[in-house]
Amino acid sequence: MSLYLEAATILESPQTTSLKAVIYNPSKPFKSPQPKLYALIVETLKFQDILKEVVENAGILKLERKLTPLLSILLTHDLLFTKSGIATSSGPLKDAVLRHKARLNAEFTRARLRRGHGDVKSLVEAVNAEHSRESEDGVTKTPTGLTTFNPRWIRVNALKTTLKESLSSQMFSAFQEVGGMSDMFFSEVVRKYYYPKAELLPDIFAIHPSHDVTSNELYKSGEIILQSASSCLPAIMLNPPKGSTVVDGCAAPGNKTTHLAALVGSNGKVFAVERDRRRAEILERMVAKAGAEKIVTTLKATDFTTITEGHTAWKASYLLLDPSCSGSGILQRVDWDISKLNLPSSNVAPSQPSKKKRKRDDSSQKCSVSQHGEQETQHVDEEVQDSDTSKERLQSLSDFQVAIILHAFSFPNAKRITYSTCSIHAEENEHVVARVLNSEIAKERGWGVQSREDNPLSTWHRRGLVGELSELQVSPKEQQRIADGCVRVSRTDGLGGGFFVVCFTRQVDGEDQLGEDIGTLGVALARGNQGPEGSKEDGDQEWNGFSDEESNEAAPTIDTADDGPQSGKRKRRKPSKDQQARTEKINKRFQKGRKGWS
Ligand SMILES: C[S@@+](CC[C@H](N)C(=O)[O-])C[C@H]1O[C@@H](n2cnc3c(N)ncnc32)[C@H](O)[C@@H]1O
Repeated sequence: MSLYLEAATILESPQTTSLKAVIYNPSKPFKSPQPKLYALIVETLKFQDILKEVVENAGILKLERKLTPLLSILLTHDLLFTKSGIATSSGPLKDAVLRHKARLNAEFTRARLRRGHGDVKSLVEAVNAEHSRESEDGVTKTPTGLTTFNPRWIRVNALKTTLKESLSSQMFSAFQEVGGMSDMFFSEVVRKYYYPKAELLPDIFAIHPSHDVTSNELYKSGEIILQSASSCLPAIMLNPPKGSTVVDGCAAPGNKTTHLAALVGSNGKVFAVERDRRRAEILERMVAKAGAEKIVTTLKATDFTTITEGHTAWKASYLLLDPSCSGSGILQRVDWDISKLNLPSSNVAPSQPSKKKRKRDDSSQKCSVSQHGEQETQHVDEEVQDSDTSKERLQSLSDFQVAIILHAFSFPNAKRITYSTCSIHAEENEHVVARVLNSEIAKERGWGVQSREDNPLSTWHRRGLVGELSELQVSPKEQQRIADGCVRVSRTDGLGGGFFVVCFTRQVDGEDQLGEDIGTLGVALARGNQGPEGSKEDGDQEWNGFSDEESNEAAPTIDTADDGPQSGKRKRRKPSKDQQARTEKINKRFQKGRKGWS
Protein backbone atom coordinates (compact mmCIF):
# COMPACT_ATOMS: atom_id res chain seq x y z
CA MET A 1 0.00 0.00 0.00
CA SER A 2 3.02 2.27 0.32
CA LEU A 3 2.69 3.26 -3.34
CA TYR A 4 -0.62 5.05 -2.77
CA LEU A 5 0.34 6.45 0.62
CA GLU A 6 3.62 7.75 -0.75
CA ALA A 7 1.88 9.27 -3.77
CA ALA A 8 -0.58 10.97 -1.42
CA THR A 9 2.27 12.27 0.74
CA ILE A 10 4.00 13.78 -2.29
CA LEU A 11 0.80 15.42 -3.47
CA GLU A 12 0.19 16.84 -0.03
CA SER A 13 3.65 18.37 0.24
CA PRO A 14 4.16 21.97 -0.92
CA GLN A 15 4.98 22.19 -4.61
CA THR A 16 8.30 23.98 -4.65
CA THR A 17 10.02 22.14 -7.46
CA SER A 18 9.25 19.74 -10.27
CA LEU A 19 7.57 16.45 -9.56
CA LYS A 20 10.50 14.55 -11.02
CA ALA A 21 12.93 16.37 -8.77
CA VAL A 22 10.91 15.29 -5.71
CA ILE A 23 10.50 11.68 -6.73
CA TYR A 24 14.08 11.19 -7.89
CA ASN A 25 15.64 13.08 -5.00
CA PRO A 26 18.40 10.70 -3.79
CA SER A 27 18.45 12.21 -0.31
CA LYS A 28 14.80 11.30 0.30
CA PRO A 29 14.28 7.83 -1.19
CA PHE A 30 10.80 6.33 -1.43
CA LYS A 31 9.97 2.66 -0.88
CA SER A 32 8.00 2.45 -4.11
CA PRO A 33 9.76 2.25 -7.47
CA GLN A 34 10.20 5.82 -8.71
CA PRO A 35 8.82 5.29 -12.25
CA LYS A 36 5.68 3.71 -10.78
CA LEU A 37 5.21 6.53 -8.34
CA TYR A 38 5.71 9.14 -11.04
CA ALA A 39 3.34 7.41 -13.46
CA LEU A 40 0.63 6.99 -10.82
CA ILE A 41 0.70 10.69 -9.90
CA VAL A 42 0.88 11.99 -13.46
CA GLU A 43 -1.88 9.69 -14.69
CA THR A 44 -4.15 10.41 -11.73
CA LEU A 45 -3.71 14.15 -12.28
CA LYS A 46 -4.56 13.70 -15.93
CA PHE A 47 -7.81 11.89 -15.19
CA GLN A 48 -8.68 13.82 -12.04
CA ASP A 49 -11.92 15.30 -13.35
CA ILE A 50 -13.51 12.02 -14.30
CA LEU A 51 -12.11 10.28 -11.20
CA LYS A 52 -13.63 12.91 -8.96
CA GLU A 53 -16.96 12.52 -10.68
CA VAL A 54 -16.89 8.71 -10.40
CA VAL A 55 -15.90 8.70 -6.73
CA GLU A 56 -18.48 11.32 -5.83
CA ASN A 57 -21.30 9.68 -7.73
CA ALA A 58 -20.47 6.30 -6.24
CA GLY A 59 -20.56 7.94 -2.82
CA ILE A 60 -17.76 5.79 -1.45
CA LEU A 61 -16.23 8.49 0.72
CA LYS A 62 -19.40 8.62 2.77
CA LEU A 63 -19.24 4.88 3.33
CA GLU A 64 -15.50 4.29 3.76
CA ARG A 65 -14.07 6.42 6.54
CA LYS A 66 -10.48 5.19 5.99
CA LEU A 67 -10.38 6.62 2.49
CA THR A 68 -9.33 10.21 2.04
CA PRO A 69 -10.42 12.09 -1.12
CA LEU A 70 -6.83 11.95 -2.38
CA LEU A 71 -6.39 8.21 -1.76
CA SER A 72 -9.77 7.53 -3.29
CA ILE A 73 -8.79 8.98 -6.67
CA LEU A 74 -5.32 7.39 -6.63
CA LEU A 75 -6.74 3.93 -5.96
CA THR A 76 -9.72 4.39 -8.26
CA HIS A 77 -7.36 5.44 -11.01
CA ASP A 78 -5.57 2.11 -10.88
CA LEU A 79 -8.80 0.17 -10.52
CA LEU A 80 -10.32 1.76 -13.62
CA PHE A 81 -7.37 2.54 -15.85
CA THR A 82 -4.70 -0.12 -15.33
CA LYS A 83 -4.84 -3.71 -16.53
CA SER A 84 -3.50 -5.10 -13.26
CA GLY A 85 -5.82 -2.97 -11.09
CA ILE A 86 -4.84 -1.78 -7.63
CA ALA A 87 -1.15 -2.52 -7.15
CA THR A 88 -1.09 -4.37 -3.89
CA SER A 89 -2.03 -7.83 -2.72
CA SER A 90 -4.36 -6.81 0.08
CA GLY A 91 -4.98 -4.16 2.68
CA PRO A 92 -7.81 -2.13 4.22
CA LEU A 93 -7.59 0.66 1.64
CA LYS A 94 -7.71 -1.72 -1.28
CA ASP A 95 -10.67 -3.50 0.33
CA ALA A 96 -12.42 -0.19 0.88
CA VAL A 97 -12.32 0.49 -2.84
CA LEU A 98 -12.96 -3.05 -4.05
CA ARG A 99 -16.13 -3.30 -1.92
CA HIS A 100 -17.61 -0.74 -4.37
CA LYS A 101 -16.03 -2.04 -7.54
CA ALA A 102 -19.35 -2.63 -9.33
CA ARG A 103 -20.67 0.80 -8.45
CA LEU A 104 -17.42 2.52 -9.41
CA ASN A 105 -17.40 0.73 -12.76
CA ALA A 106 -21.02 1.68 -13.42
CA GLU A 107 -20.36 5.34 -12.59
CA PHE A 108 -17.24 5.26 -14.74
CA THR A 109 -19.26 4.01 -17.71
CA ARG A 110 -21.82 6.76 -17.17
CA ALA A 111 -19.16 9.47 -16.87
CA ARG A 112 -17.40 8.18 -19.99
CA LEU A 113 -20.63 8.10 -22.04
CA ARG A 114 -21.53 11.57 -20.80
CA ARG A 115 -18.26 12.74 -22.34
CA GLY A 116 -19.19 11.07 -25.62
CA HIS A 117 -16.70 8.18 -25.52
CA GLY A 118 -18.02 4.79 -26.54
CA ASP A 119 -15.05 2.96 -25.05
CA VAL A 120 -12.24 3.53 -22.58
CA LYS A 121 -9.62 3.69 -25.35
CA SER A 122 -11.33 6.68 -26.93
CA LEU A 123 -11.55 8.46 -23.56
CA VAL A 124 -7.88 7.79 -22.82
CA GLU A 125 -6.81 9.03 -26.25
CA ALA A 126 -8.81 12.23 -25.85
CA VAL A 127 -7.38 12.96 -22.39
CA ASN A 128 -3.86 12.13 -23.55
CA ALA A 129 -4.19 14.46 -26.52
CA GLU A 130 -5.29 17.23 -24.19
CA HIS A 131 -2.28 16.69 -21.91
CA SER A 132 0.39 15.97 -24.47
CA ARG A 133 1.39 19.59 -24.73
CA GLU A 134 4.44 19.48 -22.57
CA SER A 135 6.58 17.03 -20.76
CA GLU A 136 7.88 17.94 -17.37
CA ASP A 137 11.51 18.30 -18.27
CA GLY A 138 10.56 21.17 -20.54
CA VAL A 139 11.35 19.39 -23.80
CA THR A 140 8.35 18.64 -25.94
CA LYS A 141 8.08 16.61 -29.09
CA THR A 142 5.24 17.92 -31.18
CA PRO A 143 3.18 15.49 -33.30
CA THR A 144 5.26 16.57 -36.32
CA GLY A 145 8.48 15.61 -34.55
CA LEU A 146 9.59 19.16 -33.78
CA THR A 147 11.43 19.49 -30.48
CA THR A 148 10.53 22.52 -28.42
CA PHE A 149 11.84 23.79 -25.13
CA ASN A 150 10.04 25.32 -22.24
CA PRO A 151 12.41 26.84 -19.74
CA ARG A 152 11.52 28.62 -16.53
CA TRP A 153 11.42 32.33 -17.18
CA ILE A 154 12.51 34.87 -14.62
CA ARG A 155 11.90 38.60 -14.62
CA VAL A 156 14.30 40.67 -12.60
CA ASN A 157 12.37 43.19 -10.54
CA ALA A 158 14.00 46.49 -11.44
CA LEU A 159 12.41 48.11 -8.38
CA LYS A 160 14.66 46.02 -6.16
CA THR A 161 17.68 44.88 -8.11
CA THR A 162 19.34 44.63 -11.50
CA LEU A 163 19.95 41.80 -13.92
CA LYS A 164 23.66 41.98 -13.23
CA GLU A 165 23.18 41.77 -9.48
CA SER A 166 20.79 38.84 -9.78
CA LEU A 167 23.09 36.90 -12.03
CA SER A 168 26.00 37.38 -9.67
CA SER A 169 23.95 36.32 -6.64
CA GLN A 170 24.62 33.04 -4.85
CA MET A 171 21.75 31.40 -6.70
CA PHE A 172 22.96 32.13 -10.22
CA SER A 173 26.68 32.85 -9.94
CA ALA A 174 27.55 29.30 -11.03
CA PHE A 175 25.33 29.55 -14.08
CA GLN A 176 26.87 30.15 -17.46
CA GLU A 177 25.40 32.00 -20.32
CA VAL A 178 24.40 29.83 -23.24
CA GLY A 179 23.82 30.93 -26.78
CA GLY A 180 20.69 28.92 -27.53
CA MET A 181 17.81 27.28 -25.78
CA SER A 182 18.82 23.77 -26.84
CA ASP A 183 22.25 24.16 -25.15
CA MET A 184 20.47 24.56 -21.85
CA PHE A 185 18.37 21.44 -22.32
CA PHE A 186 20.85 19.08 -23.89
CA SER A 187 23.93 20.09 -21.99
CA GLU A 188 25.07 17.64 -19.36
CA VAL A 189 25.42 20.50 -16.96
CA VAL A 190 21.99 22.04 -16.71
CA ARG A 191 23.12 24.67 -14.23
CA LYS A 192 23.31 27.32 -16.90
CA TYR A 193 21.17 30.28 -17.59
CA TYR A 194 19.89 31.22 -20.92
CA TYR A 195 19.85 34.87 -21.76
CA PRO A 196 17.90 35.34 -24.94
CA LYS A 197 17.60 38.30 -27.25
CA ALA A 198 18.26 40.99 -24.69
CA GLU A 199 16.99 43.67 -27.02
CA LEU A 200 13.58 41.98 -27.06
CA LEU A 201 13.33 40.95 -23.43
CA PRO A 202 15.29 43.25 -21.16
CA ASP A 203 15.73 42.08 -17.56
CA ILE A 204 14.36 38.65 -18.36
CA PHE A 205 16.21 35.37 -18.53
CA ALA A 206 15.46 31.69 -18.63
CA ILE A 207 16.84 28.72 -16.73
CA HIS A 208 16.25 25.00 -16.94
CA PRO A 209 12.87 24.18 -15.35
CA SER A 210 14.40 21.65 -12.97
CA HIS A 211 15.86 24.45 -10.84
CA ASP A 212 13.90 25.24 -7.72
CA VAL A 213 13.68 28.99 -7.49
CA THR A 214 10.84 29.41 -5.04
CA SER A 215 12.91 28.49 -2.00
CA ASN A 216 15.57 31.03 -2.90
CA GLU A 217 15.92 34.35 -1.09
CA LEU A 218 15.87 36.36 -4.32
CA TYR A 219 12.44 34.98 -5.07
CA LYS A 220 11.13 35.27 -1.53
CA SER A 221 12.20 38.89 -1.31
CA GLY A 222 10.56 39.80 -4.63
CA GLU A 223 13.85 40.60 -6.35
CA ILE A 224 13.06 38.09 -9.04
CA ILE A 225 9.61 37.17 -10.26
CA LEU A 226 8.61 33.99 -12.03
CA GLN A 227 6.83 35.21 -15.09
CA SER A 228 6.75 33.67 -18.52
CA ALA A 229 8.44 35.67 -21.25
CA SER A 230 5.21 35.86 -23.22
CA SER A 231 3.43 37.39 -20.23
CA CYS A 232 6.13 40.09 -20.14
CA LEU A 233 5.39 41.20 -23.69
CA PRO A 234 2.42 43.54 -23.03
CA ALA A 235 4.31 45.87 -20.69
CA ILE A 236 7.30 45.86 -23.04
CA MET A 237 5.04 46.64 -25.97
CA LEU A 238 3.16 49.36 -24.11
CA ASN A 239 6.51 50.90 -23.23
CA PRO A 240 5.20 53.55 -20.81
CA PRO A 241 7.74 56.32 -20.25
CA LYS A 242 9.26 56.82 -16.83
CA GLY A 243 6.99 58.88 -14.60
CA SER A 244 3.86 58.18 -16.64
CA THR A 245 0.43 57.07 -15.45
CA VAL A 246 -0.82 53.66 -16.50
CA VAL A 247 -4.04 51.75 -15.92
CA ASP A 248 -3.83 47.99 -15.74
CA GLY A 249 -7.50 47.28 -16.45
CA CYS A 250 -7.70 43.58 -15.52
CA ALA A 251 -4.85 43.26 -13.12
CA ALA A 252 -4.86 40.24 -10.79
CA PRO A 253 -2.77 38.42 -9.87
CA GLY A 254 -0.53 41.27 -10.87
CA ASN A 255 2.63 40.24 -12.66
CA LYS A 256 2.00 42.71 -15.43
CA THR A 257 1.12 45.33 -12.83
CA THR A 258 4.47 45.01 -11.09
CA HIS A 259 6.23 44.91 -14.43
CA LEU A 260 4.54 48.21 -15.31
CA ALA A 261 5.56 49.63 -11.93
CA ALA A 262 9.16 48.74 -12.67
CA LEU A 263 8.92 50.52 -16.01
CA VAL A 264 7.29 53.75 -14.86
CA GLY A 265 9.56 53.89 -11.82
CA SER A 266 9.09 55.72 -8.55
CA ASN A 267 7.74 58.90 -10.19
CA GLY A 268 5.12 56.97 -12.11
CA LYS A 269 1.68 55.70 -11.17
CA VAL A 270 -0.10 52.43 -11.92
CA PHE A 271 -3.80 51.97 -11.23
CA ALA A 272 -4.41 48.24 -10.94
CA VAL A 273 -8.09 47.50 -11.48
CA GLU A 274 -9.45 44.14 -10.43
CA ARG A 275 -13.08 43.15 -10.31
CA ASP A 276 -12.69 40.01 -8.23
CA ARG A 277 -12.14 40.88 -4.58
CA ARG A 278 -10.25 37.71 -3.72
CA ARG A 279 -7.94 38.00 -6.67
CA ALA A 280 -7.43 41.65 -5.81
CA GLU A 281 -6.06 40.56 -2.45
CA ILE A 282 -3.49 38.37 -4.17
CA LEU A 283 -2.65 41.34 -6.36
CA GLU A 284 -2.04 43.49 -3.31
CA ARG A 285 0.29 40.89 -1.84
CA MET A 286 2.21 40.67 -5.11
CA VAL A 287 2.51 44.44 -5.27
CA ALA A 288 3.81 44.55 -1.70
CA LYS A 289 6.29 41.76 -2.37
CA ALA A 290 7.58 43.57 -5.43
CA GLY A 291 8.07 46.75 -3.38
CA ALA A 292 5.65 48.64 -5.63
CA GLU A 293 3.11 49.89 -3.06
CA LYS A 294 4.01 53.53 -3.58
CA ILE A 295 3.60 53.28 -7.32
CA VAL A 296 0.55 51.03 -7.55
CA THR A 297 -2.93 51.92 -6.38
CA THR A 298 -5.14 48.85 -6.32
CA LEU A 299 -8.76 49.44 -7.24
CA LYS A 300 -10.23 46.43 -5.52
CA ALA A 301 -13.51 44.88 -6.56
CA THR A 302 -13.77 47.51 -9.25
CA ASP A 303 -15.06 46.86 -12.72
CA PHE A 304 -12.80 48.54 -15.25
CA THR A 305 -15.81 49.69 -17.26
CA THR A 306 -17.00 51.77 -14.32
CA ILE A 307 -13.93 53.99 -14.43
CA THR A 308 -15.16 57.12 -16.08
CA GLU A 309 -14.77 60.86 -15.89
CA GLY A 310 -14.00 62.17 -12.44
CA HIS A 311 -11.97 59.11 -11.43
CA THR A 312 -8.25 59.82 -11.05
CA ALA A 313 -7.41 56.81 -13.20
CA TRP A 314 -9.48 58.36 -16.00
CA LYS A 315 -6.58 60.67 -16.85
CA ALA A 316 -4.13 57.89 -17.60
CA SER A 317 -2.10 58.02 -20.77
CA TYR A 318 -1.30 54.33 -21.09
CA LEU A 319 -3.54 51.32 -20.58
CA LEU A 320 -2.69 47.65 -20.40
CA LEU A 321 -5.64 45.33 -20.95
CA ASP A 322 -5.18 41.66 -20.26
CA PRO A 323 -8.75 40.48 -19.74
CA SER A 324 -9.99 37.00 -18.97
CA CYS A 325 -9.66 34.64 -21.89
CA SER A 326 -9.94 30.97 -22.73
CA GLY A 327 -6.29 30.40 -21.75
CA SER A 328 -5.86 28.10 -24.73
CA GLY A 329 -2.21 29.12 -25.09
CA ILE A 330 -1.17 28.02 -21.64
CA LEU A 331 1.30 25.20 -21.39
CA GLN A 332 0.39 22.49 -19.00
CA ARG A 333 3.30 21.42 -16.89
CA VAL A 334 2.68 18.60 -14.50
CA ASP A 335 1.02 20.78 -11.96
CA TRP A 336 0.73 18.80 -8.79
CA ASP A 337 -0.27 21.61 -6.51
CA ILE A 338 -2.74 19.90 -4.19
CA SER A 339 -4.83 23.02 -3.90
CA LYS A 340 -5.50 22.79 -7.62
CA LEU A 341 -6.46 19.15 -7.56
CA ASN A 342 -10.03 18.36 -8.41
CA LEU A 343 -10.68 16.23 -5.35
CA PRO A 344 -13.97 14.52 -4.65
CA SER A 345 -16.09 15.85 -1.87
CA SER A 346 -16.98 13.38 0.86
CA ASN A 347 -20.43 14.86 1.34
CA VAL A 348 -21.90 14.02 -2.01
CA ALA A 349 -24.67 11.47 -1.75
CA PRO A 350 -24.33 8.44 -4.03
CA SER A 351 -25.72 8.84 -7.54
CA GLN A 352 -26.90 12.37 -6.99
CA PRO A 353 -24.24 14.48 -8.53
CA SER A 354 -25.21 18.05 -8.02
CA LYS A 355 -24.39 20.12 -11.06
CA LYS A 356 -24.35 23.27 -9.01
CA LYS A 357 -21.96 21.85 -6.49
CA ARG A 358 -19.63 20.59 -9.20
CA LYS A 359 -19.52 24.00 -10.79
CA ARG A 360 -18.57 25.65 -7.52
CA ASP A 361 -15.81 23.14 -6.92
CA ASP A 362 -14.43 23.74 -10.38
CA SER A 363 -14.20 27.45 -9.90
CA SER A 364 -12.53 27.23 -6.53
CA GLN A 365 -10.04 24.78 -7.94
CA LYS A 366 -9.07 27.21 -10.64
CA CYS A 367 -8.82 30.10 -8.21
CA SER A 368 -6.55 28.30 -5.85
CA VAL A 369 -3.57 30.59 -6.27
CA SER A 370 -4.38 32.37 -3.07
CA GLN A 371 -3.57 29.36 -0.97
CA HIS A 372 0.11 29.38 -1.72
CA GLY A 373 1.37 32.89 -1.53
CA GLU A 374 4.83 31.89 -2.63
CA GLN A 375 3.45 30.25 -5.74
CA GLU A 376 1.30 33.06 -6.90
CA THR A 377 3.63 34.43 -9.46
CA GLN A 378 4.01 31.04 -11.04
CA HIS A 379 0.34 30.96 -11.79
CA VAL A 380 0.11 34.38 -13.25
CA ASP A 381 -0.94 33.19 -16.64
CA GLU A 382 -3.16 30.54 -15.33
CA GLU A 383 -6.27 32.53 -15.02
CA VAL A 384 -7.98 29.97 -17.20
CA GLN A 385 -11.70 29.86 -17.07
CA ASP A 386 -12.12 26.31 -18.28
CA SER A 387 -11.25 24.25 -21.29
CA ASP A 388 -14.50 25.02 -23.06
CA THR A 389 -13.54 26.59 -26.34
CA SER A 390 -16.86 26.09 -28.06
CA LYS A 391 -17.88 28.67 -30.64
CA GLU A 392 -20.49 30.07 -28.27
CA ARG A 393 -18.02 30.50 -25.45
CA LEU A 394 -15.36 32.08 -27.63
CA GLN A 395 -17.96 34.47 -28.99
CA SER A 396 -19.02 35.40 -25.51
CA LEU A 397 -15.41 35.94 -24.39
CA SER A 398 -14.79 37.97 -27.47
CA ASP A 399 -17.80 40.22 -26.69
CA PHE A 400 -16.44 40.80 -23.22
CA GLN A 401 -12.94 41.56 -24.50
CA VAL A 402 -14.32 43.96 -27.11
CA ALA A 403 -16.29 45.80 -24.42
CA ILE A 404 -13.16 46.22 -22.30
CA ILE A 405 -11.18 47.69 -25.21
CA LEU A 406 -14.01 49.96 -26.34
CA HIS A 407 -14.22 51.36 -22.85
CA ALA A 408 -10.47 51.98 -22.85
CA PHE A 409 -10.82 53.80 -26.18
CA SER A 410 -12.91 56.41 -24.39
CA PHE A 411 -10.14 57.43 -21.94
CA PRO A 412 -9.58 61.03 -23.03
CA ASN A 413 -5.79 61.17 -22.63
CA ALA A 414 -4.99 57.63 -23.66
CA LYS A 415 -2.07 57.43 -26.06
CA ARG A 416 -1.30 53.75 -26.18
CA ILE A 417 -3.34 50.73 -25.16
CA THR A 418 -2.13 47.16 -25.28
CA TYR A 419 -4.55 44.27 -25.48
CA SER A 420 -3.33 40.77 -24.77
CA THR A 421 -4.57 37.24 -24.24
CA CYS A 422 -2.96 33.91 -23.50
CA SER A 423 -5.26 32.43 -26.11
CA ILE A 424 -4.36 31.02 -29.47
CA HIS A 425 -7.86 31.49 -30.87
CA ALA A 426 -8.36 34.16 -33.52
CA GLU A 427 -11.83 34.81 -32.07
CA GLU A 428 -10.14 36.34 -29.01
CA ASN A 429 -7.29 37.92 -30.92
CA GLU A 430 -7.42 39.20 -34.52
CA HIS A 431 -11.23 39.09 -34.59
CA VAL A 432 -11.32 41.30 -31.50
CA VAL A 433 -8.90 43.71 -33.14
CA ALA A 434 -11.08 43.86 -36.25
CA ARG A 435 -14.23 44.40 -34.22
CA VAL A 436 -12.85 47.24 -32.14
CA LEU A 437 -11.28 48.97 -35.14
CA ASN A 438 -14.60 48.80 -36.95
CA SER A 439 -16.29 50.54 -34.03
CA GLU A 440 -17.58 54.08 -34.12
CA ILE A 441 -15.51 55.13 -31.15
CA ALA A 442 -12.29 53.93 -32.79
CA LYS A 443 -13.11 55.96 -35.86
CA GLU A 444 -14.24 59.00 -33.89
CA ARG A 445 -11.11 59.04 -31.77
CA GLY A 446 -8.62 57.89 -34.34
CA TRP A 447 -7.61 54.62 -32.72
CA GLY A 448 -5.54 52.29 -34.86
CA VAL A 449 -2.89 49.61 -34.53
CA GLN A 450 0.69 50.65 -33.98
CA SER A 451 2.86 49.67 -36.95
CA ARG A 452 5.41 46.96 -36.49
CA GLU A 453 8.38 49.22 -37.11
CA ASP A 454 7.29 51.59 -34.32
CA ASN A 455 7.00 48.81 -31.83
CA PRO A 456 9.56 47.59 -29.26
CA LEU A 457 8.68 44.04 -30.34
CA SER A 458 9.34 44.67 -34.04
CA THR A 459 12.09 42.05 -34.21
CA TRP A 460 9.83 39.22 -33.04
CA HIS A 461 9.14 37.02 -36.05
CA ARG A 462 5.60 35.76 -35.43
CA ARG A 463 2.95 38.32 -36.24
CA GLY A 464 -0.86 38.44 -36.44
CA LEU A 465 -2.81 36.37 -38.93
CA VAL A 466 -3.92 38.57 -41.78
CA GLY A 467 -6.45 35.98 -42.95
CA GLU A 468 -8.29 36.48 -39.65
CA LEU A 469 -8.74 40.21 -40.26
CA SER A 470 -11.08 39.87 -43.22
CA GLU A 471 -13.93 41.52 -41.28
CA LEU A 472 -11.86 44.66 -40.92
CA GLN A 473 -13.27 47.36 -43.15
CA VAL A 474 -9.96 48.53 -44.63
CA SER A 475 -7.86 47.79 -47.70
CA PRO A 476 -5.94 44.51 -47.93
CA LYS A 477 -2.71 46.49 -47.59
CA GLU A 478 -3.91 48.07 -44.36
CA GLN A 479 -5.07 44.66 -43.13
CA GLN A 480 -1.53 43.41 -43.70
CA ARG A 481 -0.06 46.40 -41.80
CA ILE A 482 -2.37 45.71 -38.90
CA ALA A 483 -1.61 41.99 -38.87
CA ASP A 484 2.10 42.84 -38.82
CA GLY A 485 1.51 45.18 -35.91
CA CYS A 486 0.13 42.29 -33.86
CA VAL A 487 2.41 39.85 -32.07
CA ARG A 488 1.65 36.19 -31.75
CA VAL A 489 3.61 33.67 -29.72
CA SER A 490 3.10 30.01 -30.43
CA ARG A 491 3.10 27.44 -27.65
CA THR A 492 6.20 25.97 -29.29
CA ASP A 493 8.20 29.22 -29.34
CA GLY A 494 9.67 28.57 -25.91
CA LEU A 495 8.48 31.85 -24.38
CA GLY A 496 6.28 30.04 -21.89
CA GLY A 497 3.03 29.64 -23.76
CA GLY A 498 0.87 30.82 -26.62
CA PHE A 499 0.13 34.52 -26.51
CA PHE A 500 -1.26 37.46 -28.46
CA VAL A 501 -0.58 41.14 -27.96
CA VAL A 502 -1.34 44.27 -29.93
CA CYS A 503 -0.79 47.95 -29.25
CA PHE A 504 -3.43 50.50 -30.20
CA THR A 505 -2.38 54.08 -30.77
CA ARG A 506 -4.23 57.23 -31.73
CA GLN A 507 -3.90 58.10 -35.38
CA VAL A 508 -4.54 61.62 -36.44
CA ASP A 509 -4.40 62.69 -40.08
CA GLY A 510 -3.02 59.30 -40.96
CA GLU A 511 -0.07 59.53 -38.58
CA ASP A 512 0.59 57.41 -35.52
CA GLN A 513 0.63 59.53 -32.43
CA LEU A 514 2.95 57.25 -30.56
CA GLY A 515 2.10 58.95 -27.35
CA GLU A 516 4.57 61.75 -27.11
CA ASP A 517 3.76 63.29 -30.48
CA ILE A 518 0.43 64.93 -29.76
CA GLY A 519 -1.29 65.96 -32.98
CA THR A 520 -4.36 68.09 -33.55
CA LEU A 521 -6.76 65.78 -31.77
CA GLY A 522 -4.21 65.03 -29.08
CA VAL A 523 -3.73 68.70 -28.38
CA ALA A 524 -7.46 69.25 -28.19
CA LEU A 525 -7.81 66.36 -25.82
CA ALA A 526 -4.85 67.41 -23.76
CA ARG A 527 -6.31 70.85 -23.25
CA GLY A 528 -7.79 71.13 -19.83
CA ASN A 529 -5.94 68.06 -18.76
CA GLN A 530 -2.69 68.52 -16.99
CA GLY A 531 -2.37 64.86 -16.21
CA PRO A 532 -0.31 63.85 -13.20
CA GLU A 533 2.54 62.71 -15.37
CA GLY A 534 2.73 66.03 -17.22
CA SER A 535 6.11 66.71 -18.75
CA LYS A 536 7.72 63.78 -17.01
CA GLU A 537 6.62 61.62 -19.91
CA ASP A 538 8.99 63.41 -22.17
CA GLY A 539 11.86 61.97 -20.23
CA ASP A 540 14.04 59.23 -21.60
CA GLN A 541 12.73 55.72 -21.91
CA GLU A 542 15.63 53.81 -20.50
CA TRP A 543 14.95 50.41 -19.07
CA ASN A 544 15.38 49.90 -15.44
CA GLY A 545 7.86 41.40 -17.27
CA PHE A 546 -8.46 29.41 -12.93
CA SER A 547 -11.37 30.36 -13.50
CA ASP A 548 -12.39 33.42 -11.63
CA GLU A 549 -15.50 33.16 -9.68
CA GLU A 550 -16.93 35.55 -12.12
CA SER A 551 -19.89 33.31 -12.86
CA ASN A 552 -21.19 34.36 -9.45
CA GLU A 553 -20.95 38.04 -10.20
CA ALA A 554 -23.14 40.49 -11.98
CA ALA A 555 -22.37 40.86 -15.66
CA PRO A 556 -20.23 43.84 -16.49
CA THR A 557 -21.96 46.70 -18.12
CA ILE A 558 -20.13 48.90 -20.50
CA ASP A 559 -20.27 52.50 -21.41
CA THR A 560 -22.29 53.34 -18.36
CA ALA A 561 -24.22 56.51 -18.76
CA ASP A 562 -23.53 57.47 -15.16
CA ASP A 563 -20.17 58.30 -13.80
CA GLY A 564 -18.19 55.72 -11.91
CA PRO A 565 -18.31 55.20 -8.18
CA GLN A 566 -15.60 57.71 -7.43
CA SER A 567 -16.76 60.25 -9.91
CA GLY A 568 -16.70 63.93 -9.30
CA LYS A 569 -19.25 66.47 -10.37
CA ARG A 570 -18.39 66.67 -14.05
CA LYS A 571 -20.65 64.69 -16.31
CA ARG A 572 -19.40 62.53 -19.09
CA ARG A 573 -20.22 63.36 -22.68
CA LYS A 574 -23.55 61.81 -23.61
CA PRO A 575 -22.95 58.77 -25.84
CA SER A 576 -24.11 59.06 -29.44
CA LYS A 577 -27.15 57.08 -30.59
CA ASP A 578 -24.84 54.69 -32.40
CA GLN A 579 -22.74 54.17 -29.29
CA GLN A 580 -25.86 53.58 -27.20
CA ALA A 581 -27.17 51.03 -29.67
CA ARG A 582 -23.81 49.27 -29.74
CA THR A 583 -23.63 49.22 -25.96
CA GLU A 584 -27.11 47.86 -25.61
CA LYS A 585 -26.36 45.16 -28.15
CA ILE A 586 -23.19 44.09 -26.37
CA ASN A 587 -24.83 44.22 -22.96
CA LYS A 588 -27.63 42.01 -24.25
CA ARG A 589 -25.10 39.55 -25.56
CA PHE A 590 -23.42 39.58 -22.15
CA GLN A 591 -26.66 38.72 -20.46
CA LYS A 592 -27.37 36.00 -22.98
CA GLY A 593 -23.94 34.48 -23.01
CA ARG A 594 -22.96 35.20 -19.44
CA LYS A 595 -22.96 31.58 -18.47
CA GLY A 596 -20.03 31.16 -20.80
CA TRP A 597 -17.77 34.05 -20.16
CA SER A 598 -15.43 34.60 -17.40
C1 LIG B 1 -6.02 37.18 -17.42
S1 LIG B 1 -6.30 37.79 -15.82
C2 LIG B 1 -5.15 39.06 -15.69
C3 LIG B 1 -3.75 38.59 -15.40
C4 LIG B 1 -2.86 39.75 -15.05
N1 LIG B 1 -2.82 40.75 -16.09
C5 LIG B 1 -1.43 39.34 -14.74
O1 LIG B 1 -0.58 39.39 -15.60
O2 LIG B 1 -1.17 38.95 -13.60
C6 LIG B 1 -7.80 38.70 -15.98
C7 LIG B 1 -8.25 39.36 -14.72
O3 LIG B 1 -9.22 40.33 -15.08
C8 LIG B 1 -10.21 40.37 -14.08
N2 LIG B 1 -11.38 41.00 -14.72
C9 LIG B 1 -12.28 40.47 -15.56
N3 LIG B 1 -13.18 41.37 -15.94
C10 LIG B 1 -12.85 42.53 -15.34
C11 LIG B 1 -13.41 43.82 -15.34
N4 LIG B 1 -14.48 44.12 -16.07
N5 LIG B 1 -12.83 44.78 -14.60
C12 LIG B 1 -11.71 44.50 -13.87
N6 LIG B 1 -11.16 43.27 -13.81
C13 LIG B 1 -11.71 42.30 -14.55
C14 LIG B 1 -10.38 38.93 -13.69
O4 LIG B 1 -10.97 38.81 -12.42
C15 LIG B 1 -8.94 38.45 -13.72
O5 LIG B 1 -8.33 38.57 -12.48
